[in-house]
Amino acid sequence: MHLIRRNRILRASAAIREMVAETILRPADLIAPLFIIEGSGIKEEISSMPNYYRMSIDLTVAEVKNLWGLGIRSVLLFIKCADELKDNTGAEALNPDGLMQRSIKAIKDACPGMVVMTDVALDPFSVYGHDGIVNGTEIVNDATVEVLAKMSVSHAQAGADIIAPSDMMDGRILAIRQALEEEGYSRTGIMAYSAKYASCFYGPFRDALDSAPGFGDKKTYQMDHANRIEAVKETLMDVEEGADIVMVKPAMAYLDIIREVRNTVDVPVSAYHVSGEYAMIKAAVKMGWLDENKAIMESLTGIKRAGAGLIATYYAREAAMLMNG
Ligand SMILES: NCC(=O)CCC(=O)O
Ligand SMILES: [Mg+2]
Repeated sequence: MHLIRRNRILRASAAIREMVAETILRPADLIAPLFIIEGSGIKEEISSMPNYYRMSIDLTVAEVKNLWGLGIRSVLLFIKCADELKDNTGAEALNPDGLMQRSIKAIKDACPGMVVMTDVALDPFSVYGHDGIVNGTEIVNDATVEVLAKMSVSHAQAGADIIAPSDMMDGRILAIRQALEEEGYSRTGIMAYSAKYASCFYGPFRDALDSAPGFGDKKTYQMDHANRIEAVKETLMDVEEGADIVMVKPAMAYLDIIREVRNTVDVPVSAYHVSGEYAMIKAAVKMGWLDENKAIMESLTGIKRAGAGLIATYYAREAAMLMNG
């Protein structure tokens, strides 16, 4: 053999591999989703998400400080709404003293530097478990968008830094941007779930918030997993409407979409490594089939390599600890 190009030279030692690594994951790349419940001193493990918890505000605040210390710079808040407060209008979502609004205030008071992102969608507040107002079997678009805009203003009032609409209604980014401007929240950003697919991988999340759809599925508003070009259309429209960050969700079955979107838009791209992706790793680890730490780093680095500069993941804390050594 007379080889003149020997690729293995750059893989020969840990030092040289570190020197030529193309993708470096940082704690600040990670967004930590948090599930918040009423009460104090409460920490409940989610059955389909081992070692992930719903926590009351006080314990959530302690966790936020811990995440900050690990170098994580953003959290994404979800609340579990009591059944008796659910309706078909999202009234509780607008309550200035609601669990979400109190959580935002408590976190910003305790850890002002942390970028607080808030979920905006009606499913946790809906008697039907749908992301919008229901009429018969229809999820009504425009009336839902009006509520989402009010909900966004309410989160901004409580101190949220970035509103994260996860509902997939048409036109909601423009409506939210306009509502924020009208109310004087010109510094509040929007992270749009732009290409959110109707996915089986959200199953464990719905256990976490008890928000599974009561009838039908979410295929009339979330995207069909067969589609790629449509993701480009959705993300470009959200950028035109005022999205500061766009998102592809889920992540690992959609790496091609992340790359496509990264090559298309001129804003930061995030990806959501969702509950089912977390649960798959956890289940294989429990069986003794995968090394958890290696699976975490390979998964998250792959998502970043695909083009996501920001990754929402239930492994944020573990990954940051691994990165910090
Ligand atoms: N808006 C949040 C979801 O729809 C699900 C997230 C997950 O499965 O982790
Ligand atoms: Mg859209």
